[in-house]
Amino acid sequence: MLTAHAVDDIRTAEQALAAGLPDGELMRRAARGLADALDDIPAGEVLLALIGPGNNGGDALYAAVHLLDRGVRVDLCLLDPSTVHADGLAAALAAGAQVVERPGQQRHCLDAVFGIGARPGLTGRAAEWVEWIAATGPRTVAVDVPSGVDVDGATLPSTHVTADATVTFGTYKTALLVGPAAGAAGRGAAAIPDLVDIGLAPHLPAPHIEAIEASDGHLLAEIFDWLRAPTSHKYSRGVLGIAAGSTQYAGAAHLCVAGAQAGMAGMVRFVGEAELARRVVDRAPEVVAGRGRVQAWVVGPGGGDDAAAQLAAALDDGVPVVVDASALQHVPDSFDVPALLTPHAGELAQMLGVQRETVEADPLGHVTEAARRWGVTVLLKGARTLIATPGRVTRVNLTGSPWLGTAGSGDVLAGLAGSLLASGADPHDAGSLAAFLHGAASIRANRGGPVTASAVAAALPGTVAAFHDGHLDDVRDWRS
Ligand SMILES: NC(=O)C1=CN([C@@H]2O[C@H](COP(=O)(O)OP(=O)(O)OC[C@H]3O[C@@H](n4cnc5c(N)ncnc54)[C@H](OP(=O)(O)O)[C@@H]3O)[C@@H](O)[C@H]2O)[C@@H](O)CC1
Ligand SMILES: Nc1ncnc2c1ncn2[C@@H]1O[C@H](COP(=O)(O)OP(=O)(O)O)[C@@H](O)[C@H]1O
Repeated sequence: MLTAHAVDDIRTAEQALAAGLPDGELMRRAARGLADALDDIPAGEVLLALIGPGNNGGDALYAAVHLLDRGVRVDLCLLDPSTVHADGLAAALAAGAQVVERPGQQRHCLDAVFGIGARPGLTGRAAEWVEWIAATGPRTVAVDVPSGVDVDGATLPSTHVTADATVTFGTYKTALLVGPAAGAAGRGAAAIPDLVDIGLAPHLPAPHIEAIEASDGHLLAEIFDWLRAPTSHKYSRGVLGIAAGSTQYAGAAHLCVAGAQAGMAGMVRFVGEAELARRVVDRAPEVVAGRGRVQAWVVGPGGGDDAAAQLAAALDDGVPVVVDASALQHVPDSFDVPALLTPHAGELAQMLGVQRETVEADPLGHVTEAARRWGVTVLLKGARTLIATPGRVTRVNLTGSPWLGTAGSGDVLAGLAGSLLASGADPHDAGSLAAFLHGAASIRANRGGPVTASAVAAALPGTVAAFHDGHLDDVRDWRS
């Protein structure tokens, strides 16, 4: 699991670690790691370091000493000479750095204006530097976090640095993983920042955010007991009931079933209008049409006018339920069964009575509020899907790419999540594992290019196997 911590927790851990170390050792470690991460800047090139008033600037000044040592030239722009890290500045100047009044033609830039001490947003000189970066396009590496972002809330104020890459220390920060702020931390292969180990881990409490990684396949055997039992059968694996599709959205039924069949459940039941049920069974003969005993329900993908009645019937069954798409408009005020709600930003906005843009500007805040309001798990779909449950660490999904934003892709996700729920996962694990596998399958189906929802579903069984076996390649979102 990859983890991000809250700023206050990082500061407390940093103090505990520093107490056992010689003065300045933490900053030395950070600076060394930062300089190592910048080793692709050739000797002779000029790096402009934008230096703020705190320790973030200090890290960059000491890193500059290493860079100067190996022949990189370093220009320094100081936000305020009277508050700069004095010892760091003296060391950088002694090693050959020069202070310049304003940015110029430099092709490499180090953003060390603010780190975790930042208040969101930039003004004055720092805002002018952001304009310079946007206008001249130097390769920009942010130190710890891109300056100006909201570090714990992961929102993006209007003025902030957008970096090509970020080098962070000790642990991830929420803004580096969660959108929209994460979009300012790096691009392409650098979309997930480099993490420099400074020895902080033993001092860190529970994380603020976590993300499933390719190496977390052990979770499957930990969550699904039957995976360890050679005597398991279809009923011990669990039966999923699906109430999805309508005359208008018949495909949603097929896609939801396809997602479910790639999951963990031993059997899928389909409940719907007779002609649709016949077509579902024609395409997927393993599916059993009609009501019967199930261990979980998926209600809503491509649903029609009967979504409210189908949701009420599923809730009456007393088993866990995935509530998707049209059924989201009919959620009760509170749930008596474990539930996983799977809205996209537009649907969550409607549920909360706000504008879609409001949710998109602060997805973490809104998914947290919805999970609290309904007392269940809410999975907010998007570029960095979030899964929030009261009392659990919120998860963010790092797999997939914008190609996954394709019609019907959410139907596959709902089916898969339901299948995991029916098979014994709680809604938090079911939602986060489904989002992980769904994104990973889209990459495996066609890395870097278009995918259909059907192709994602077709790639899921192999993805589940590779994840379980620990052979999953890197399936993170490497957007350019
Ligand atoms: N934690 C760790 O384990 C380690 C941390 N390390 C490094 O330390 C960094 C944190 O350093 P830091 O605490 O000195 O905070 P930093 O962000 O440099 O500056 C805060 C100053 O900026 C000011 N200010 C803030 N926002 C502003 C704004 N929008 N506009 C204007 N001013 C603003 C703020 O003013 P104030 O809010 O107090 O008024 C304060 O004066 C961390 O990110 C990492 O790089 C490593 O060295 C080793 C291990
Ligand atoms: N930019 C993106 N990057 C990664 N995944 C995305 C992106 N945009 C959308 N997705 C994913 O694609 C799926 C779309 O689901 P949804 O909006 O319900 O589509 P539909 O209603 O057509 O099935 C979700 O899993 C979402 O997280």
